[in-house]
Amino acid sequence: MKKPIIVIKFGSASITTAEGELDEKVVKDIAKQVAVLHQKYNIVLVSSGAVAAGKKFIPKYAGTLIERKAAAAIGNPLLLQTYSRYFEPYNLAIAQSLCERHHFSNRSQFLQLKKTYEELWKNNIIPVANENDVVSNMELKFSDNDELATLIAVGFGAEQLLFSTSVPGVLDEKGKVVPEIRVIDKEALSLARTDKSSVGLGGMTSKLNFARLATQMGIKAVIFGIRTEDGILKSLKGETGTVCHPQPTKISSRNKWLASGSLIRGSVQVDEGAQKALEKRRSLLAVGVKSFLSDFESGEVFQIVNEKNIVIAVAKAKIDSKTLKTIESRQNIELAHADDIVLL
Ligand SMILES: Nc1ncnc2c1ncn2[C@@H]1O[C@H](COP(=O)(O)OP(=O)(O)O)[C@@H](O)[C@H]1O
Ligand SMILES: N[C@@H](CCC(=O)OP(=O)(O)O)C(=O)O
Repeated sequence: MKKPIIVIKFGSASITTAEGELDEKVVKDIAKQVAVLHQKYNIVLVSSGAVAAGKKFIPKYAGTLIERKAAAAIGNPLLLQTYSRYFEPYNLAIAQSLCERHHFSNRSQFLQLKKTYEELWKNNIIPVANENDVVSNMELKFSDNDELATLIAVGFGAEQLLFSTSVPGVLDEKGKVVPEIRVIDKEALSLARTDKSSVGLGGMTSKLNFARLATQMGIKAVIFGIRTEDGILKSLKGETGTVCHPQPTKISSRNKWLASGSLIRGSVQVDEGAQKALEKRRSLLAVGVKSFLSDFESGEVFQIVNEKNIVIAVAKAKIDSKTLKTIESRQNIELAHADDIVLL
C-alpha cells in the first residue's frame, strides 16, 4: 500500500536563533521526529533558512533583494549540510529540491518533480524543498515558503500539511492558542495580526491563507509551535497547535493542480447571474463578465471574482482577454469550459 504523504514546513523564524543564526538544536529535533515518521509516511520537508545561514558572509548585509539572493546561494549548501549531519545518525539521507514557480505552472514539469520525489522516497531519502531564490525574479516569486509547501501538498495530494511557527499556534486576542478552526473564513483570517517575526517573510497571515487553500482542497493543515516538545509528532495527531479541518471536496487531482499550482495570469469580475451559473457547474460565458481586471492569453489560468470582489473560482481561458474585449456581441462565447473551472 502507498504511504500517505505529509508536507512539513519550517520557516525562517522557526529554524533560527534569536541572533538570526541557524538553530542546530531545532534541526536535530526535526531529524529525531522525522526519523520516527518516515516509516509510515512519505515526507517532504520545506525549509527556509538559506538566507539566515548565508547572510553573515556578506559584510554590511542590509537585506536587499540581491543580497538575499547572494545569501541564499551561500546559505543553501550550509543549510543542507546541517540537515544531512543530523539525519545521518538515523541512516537517513536527504535530498535538495530547489523550486521555482514555473515548475508548478507547467503540469508536465510538475509531474516530473513528483516522479523524482517518488524515486527518492522509494530509496528512503527525504526531499528538502526551498525556493530557488538565486534565480527567482520578483514577478514570479513564491510569496514565501508557506505557498511552496501548500503547492506541493495540494499537487501531491498530501494527507496533512504541517506549518511550524515561532509561536505555539494561532493565538487569539488574549494570546491563547486557538485549538481548532472548522472553516477558515473571514473571521478566522482576522485572527492574524499584521505583525510578524523579523526574519520570516510570511508570518501568520500567510499561514492562515495557505492553510485555507489546503483545507479547501481537502487537506488537513496544522499550525504548530516548533518549540513545543515533539511538536511534529503531536501536531500530526492533532494534539498541539491549531488544527484546520479539511473541507469535503471531490475535485480531481488535475483540477487541484489547476487551482493551486498554476500561475494565475489574469482576472475577471462576473455578475450575479454568471456566479449562479458557475455554482451550478456550468461553463463561463463571456456575457457574464462585468469587467476584465487583468489580461490573460488563451490557455492561461485566470481568477474569477464576484461582484463583492471575492475570488470564487479559477479557470483556464479558451480565448484571450484582449480579443474578447473587442467583440461587441459576447452572447454565445464560451470563455471557459465547465471542466476547466474550479470553484473555491
Ligand atoms: N493571531 C496570531 N497568532 C500567532 N502569531 C501571530 C498572529 N498574528 C500575527 N502573528 C505573527 O506571526 C508570527 C509567526 O509566524 P513566523 O513563525 O514568524 O513565520 P515564518 O514561518 O514566516 O517565519 C508571530 O511571531 C507573530 O508575530
Ligand atoms: N527561501 C528563503 C526563505 C523565504 C522565507 O523567509 O520564508 P518564510 O520564513 O517561510 O516566511 C530562505 O531559505 O532563506
